[in-house]
Amino acid sequence: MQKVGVVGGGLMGSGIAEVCARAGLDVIVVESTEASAEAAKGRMTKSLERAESKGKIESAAAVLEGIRFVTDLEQLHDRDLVIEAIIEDEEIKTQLFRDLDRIVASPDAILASNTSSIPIMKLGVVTSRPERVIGIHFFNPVPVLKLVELVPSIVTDPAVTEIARTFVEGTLGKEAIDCKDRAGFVVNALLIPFVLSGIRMVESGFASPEDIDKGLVLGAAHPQGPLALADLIGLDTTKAVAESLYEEFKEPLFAAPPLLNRMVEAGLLGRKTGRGFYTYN
Ligand SMILES: CCCCCCCC(=O)CC(=O)SCCNC(=O)CCNC(=O)[C@H](O)C(C)(C)COP(=O)(O)OP(=O)(O)OC[C@H]1O[C@@H](n2cnc3c(N)ncnc32)[C@H](O)[C@@H]1OP(=O)(O)O
Ligand SMILES: NC(=O)C1=CN([C@@H]2O[C@H](COP(=O)(O)OP(=O)(O)OC[C@H]3O[C@@H](n4cnc5c(N)ncnc54)[C@H](O)[C@@H]3O)[C@@H](O)[C@H]2O)C=CC1
Repeated sequence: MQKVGVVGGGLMGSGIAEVCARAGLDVIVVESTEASAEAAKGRMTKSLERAESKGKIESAAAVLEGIRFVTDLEQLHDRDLVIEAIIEDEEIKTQLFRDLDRIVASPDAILASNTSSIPIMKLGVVTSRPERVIGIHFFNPVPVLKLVELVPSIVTDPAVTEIARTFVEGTLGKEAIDCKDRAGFVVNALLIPFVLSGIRMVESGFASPEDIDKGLVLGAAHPQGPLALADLIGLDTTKAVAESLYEEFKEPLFAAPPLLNRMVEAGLLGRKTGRGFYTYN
């Protein structure tokens, strides 16, 4: 696993590319436009400069040299591993997996998804090699959080899961947990009801975002409360993940509350647009 491709250089893709480059791998990031490729590079530069200023890496510039930013998916033809981190949309992701199946040449390559909730089988089945498709699910912020969920589908080759485990634990120094291929896997299946319950509390006027978050931070030792967490993740992603879980389990706890829907329609997506439950500079 020396040559890695990351498709999507947003919040997660830029973090995944960063940790791969910091591990000394040859990384290509594919974005959809020149402007978004520039934005991905800017995000990574900022994060790497912060790591350099804290003495965690020797040189941000040297790490950046190991990453190429492109807009042409065909550049991924020689990759050993491709990790998809584009928006949480089943139709767009399945089209991407069809394209990756055509482009990535080696039959030994692994096609992975960082999806938060879409069952891996739905992505594997559109390729000619579902046994080489797996979920490798990182957590935000990727350079900080240690966990990765490994999600083989029911037809993923067990050898592929073990190669992915060695990559995640050996190469990247993260810790893996094994999950069954069910929408939301382990962590998001628990986090979504928590975050949506916080949003429902705000919606009903039960308590303010500030008080709910303060309650969870000071009363339950969470690093941040559910509303600040939703702003960090992105309200569009939170809604998309809730919808995948609701589609799979038909459980009311996973149903997106109207306030979340209205905020997404208004473009109040959290940190990434400068306003969600809180405002940001
Ligand atoms: C929810 C339902 C829907 C989910 C659907 C999608 C989501 C998923 O699929 C899976 C997920 O990722 S779920 C979300 C998981 N993430 C969390 O729970 C984050 C919880 N929050 C935190 O860890 C801290 O508040 C946090 C680290 C964010 C900030 O910590 P602090 O408040 O202590 O702030 P700092 O003192 O600035 O930071 C502490 C250390 O972390 C470094 N850092 C912070 N943000 C960073 C970033 N974006 N990139 C790189 N490094 C970062 C910071 O430099 C500092 O480092 P040290 O000084 O060395 O300790
Ligand atoms: N936001 C979070 O906290 C987490 C998100 N995830 C998952 O990671 C994936 C990405 O999420 P984020 O990074 O938050 O989203 P984001 O919106 O920050 O980034 C998505 C990026 O993909 C790019 N993109 C869209 N279509 C593309 C295509 N066809 N080819 C190349 N690039 C394309 C967009 O330009 C954008 O930069 C989603 O599947 C999400 O569920 C997983 C863990 C945590």
